[in-house]
Amino acid sequence: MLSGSLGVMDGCLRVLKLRGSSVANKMSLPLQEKISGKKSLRRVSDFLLIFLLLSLIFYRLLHLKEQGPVWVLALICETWFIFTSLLGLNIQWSAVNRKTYPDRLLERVKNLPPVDIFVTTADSTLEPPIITVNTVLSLLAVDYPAHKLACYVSDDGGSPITFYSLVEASKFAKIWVPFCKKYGVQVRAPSMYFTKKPEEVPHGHSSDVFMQEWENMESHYNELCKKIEAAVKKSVPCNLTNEFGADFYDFEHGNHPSMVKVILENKKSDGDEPPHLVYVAREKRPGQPHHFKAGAMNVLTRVSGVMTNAPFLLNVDCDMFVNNPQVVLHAMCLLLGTEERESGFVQFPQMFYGSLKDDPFGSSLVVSQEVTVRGFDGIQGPMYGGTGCFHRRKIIFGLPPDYDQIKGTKLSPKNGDFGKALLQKFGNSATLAESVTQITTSGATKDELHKLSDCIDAAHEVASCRYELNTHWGNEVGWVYGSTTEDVLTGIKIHSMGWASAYCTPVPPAFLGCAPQGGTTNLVQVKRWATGLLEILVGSNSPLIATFSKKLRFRQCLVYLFLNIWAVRSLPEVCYAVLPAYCILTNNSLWPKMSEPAILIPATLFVHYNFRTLMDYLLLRLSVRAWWNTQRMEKISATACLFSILAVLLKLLGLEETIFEVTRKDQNETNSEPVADVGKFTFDASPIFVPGVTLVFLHMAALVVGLSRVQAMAHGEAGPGPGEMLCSVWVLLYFIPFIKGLFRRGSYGIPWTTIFKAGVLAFLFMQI
Ligand SMILES: O=c1ccn([C@@H]2O[C@H](COP(=O)(O)OP(=O)(O)O[C@H]3O[C@H](CO)[C@@H](O)[C@H](O)[C@H]3O)[C@@H](O)[C@H]2O)c(=O)[nH]1
Ligand SMILES: [Mn+2]
Repeated sequence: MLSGSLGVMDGCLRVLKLRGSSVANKMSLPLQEKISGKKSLRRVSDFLLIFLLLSLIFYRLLHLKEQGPVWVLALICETWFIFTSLLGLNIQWSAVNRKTYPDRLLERVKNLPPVDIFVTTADSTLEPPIITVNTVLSLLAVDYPAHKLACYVSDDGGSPITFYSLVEASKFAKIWVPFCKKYGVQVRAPSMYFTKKPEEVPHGHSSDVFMQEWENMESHYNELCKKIEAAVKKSVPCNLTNEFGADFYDFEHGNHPSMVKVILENKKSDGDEPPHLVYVAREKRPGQPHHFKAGAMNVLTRVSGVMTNAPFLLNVDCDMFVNNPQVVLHAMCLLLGTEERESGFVQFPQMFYGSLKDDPFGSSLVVSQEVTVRGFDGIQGPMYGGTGCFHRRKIIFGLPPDYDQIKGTKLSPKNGDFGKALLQKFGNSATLAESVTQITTSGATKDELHKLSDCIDAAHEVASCRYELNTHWGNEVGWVYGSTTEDVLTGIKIHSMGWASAYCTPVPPAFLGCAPQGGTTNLVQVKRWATGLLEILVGSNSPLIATFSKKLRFRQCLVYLFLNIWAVRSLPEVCYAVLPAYCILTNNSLWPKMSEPAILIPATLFVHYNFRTLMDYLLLRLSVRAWWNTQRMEKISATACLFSILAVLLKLLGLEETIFEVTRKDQNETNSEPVADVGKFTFDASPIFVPGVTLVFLHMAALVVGLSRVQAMAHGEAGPGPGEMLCSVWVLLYFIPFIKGLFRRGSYGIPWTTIFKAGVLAFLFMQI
């Protein structure tokens, strides 16, 4: 089936090469364009920052003898800041923007390739089924031939409620999908669509008919919500006992057989029918490693491999609904409209809905993605971000870009030794081996006529927890194991094979998800990310190794280095934040005296750094508050990332494995918290807050001591002066949520135990 579209693909490429031709007809227009996004002003500002840091270091070196150990520490931190600024400069240097043209694609490619869609969910309490259902509905309704799509939902929680919700949703999908396509609905997650009455009647439709259908649809959706809510409350879905319940009877948390259920099967006759929908709960047994999300993705790759085996894979987290129905077309513009090796995978940005005003927890990631990921795209492409990403199945199966020139990479089960190698690599399923061969040799997909129900046995086999034993799954094949940021790790592996990736940023944004809100959730997430990234740096897939031994481009290695040292950066940052307090408490100075002209160096640095980060926000039309909140959250996160270093050390010593703690996804509409509290920082007894509180205590003590020295300062005596005092106040400003937490109770207050631990630490520090 695919050979047709592959033919067209070649056609597209040929057409692309004709771009220079003077007969610029419609067919020769490119499907995508790469436009330089370099910003001269930003470069100047980067250089200025580095110049200022260098001057400061130079000044410190000149006065190191008089000042002693504090200046040595400051010097080390500042050298590190130069290093990270240079890494940042590398990222910015060749930033690009891309444009994609779905209309041209539709004109040109008549036989679009199939896509298998993966949705992962792991816990029906932290990830309410209604959220997953909305994501799935939005995916089933995208603007793409429905018979070319298959949606697989992996449920790591093995929850009957999630399954029941999907079955109910599939009934709704049968009317929802045709409705969306008929009226060209923009946002196809019903929870979003029905938040307000339609403002206008879609072009070419009668207002009465539309409104009637709209209301009918809304009432069906409300019905669906009620059913799911009731099931969640009862915790055992009502209809389940008769229809499907039997399957869940022997389901115990973390100990159950695999389950693969075809919920919807597209008969490929009627254009309005929704795509295939398959529920997958992989087998779980105590004592068997299941590798968190990476394990789930590998099971999905295999299950879909034996069922539909599409050459392209899209994966999203359960909360990431489709916000732009043309998303698959946009991705295809890059996948089919560039040289294959330039678009190994296509990543969309992670964006969020229902964000709180001014982003109090700095979790919207808007600036970091706008500024950094566009930079990656100019080197070897964006990192794989775990959601909103299209992969080529053959790459997930482990093929390098130049695979047909490498003798022996073409695998075939009928081919003696190769056959054996194939089974060893991909496991003992003959059906899967066949699918792998199809993908790696002809690129063709499964026979159009075969029924999904015929593949259930093969699907169960590949979803069992012992299937991967002694195979290459988790390293050479599939999603890579060994890090809680399996996404970045897998992306590094792909880039190391020599593939590049592309960043796709259509308007409106392709996917929207839930940003964690609250404080505790944010810090736990950041800690997990920083831990996973550091695990990669010290692991066997480290970019540092891959740039020498594999095909990771050197500048891309530096890009990854910038990401992977996230946790390590917390050391100099926290150290630098302690220094002003330390200097005040010990009567040392951190900066040149106020009367010296050299004071201008750190002063300009301070102003420049803040101005420059602020500009990033203002240029993207974000508020000053959003800038401040994100700055603040970065500094608070640094104290939490200290635990990432600890976690990786414990792992290296073989004392403790790192784990993937699932992020809670809140439903904004049904948020039980009173509105006034939204945006307030939450705390719990986790040690993650101890370093932050200690820092607050130290600076408070320092300010008290400092104020008693005001007279000495006024006389310009040696020791700390207004500069150190200002820095101390500035650090406290960053930690205002913590200061408030000291005076609040309940989930908005810092627990006594944490206050006590931090108090002891601060006291010990002052004694030393
Ligand atoms: O054992 C597990 C744990 C998690 N998940 C799923 O993984 C996804 C991401 O988990 P989440 O708790 O939302 O983590 P985030 O930190 O928000 O996720 C970001 O970071 C992860 C790790 O880097 C990536 O995998 C995600 O795609 C990316 O959105 C969710 O769909 C989960 O259901 C599983 O399927 N099995
Ligand atoms: Mn998430």
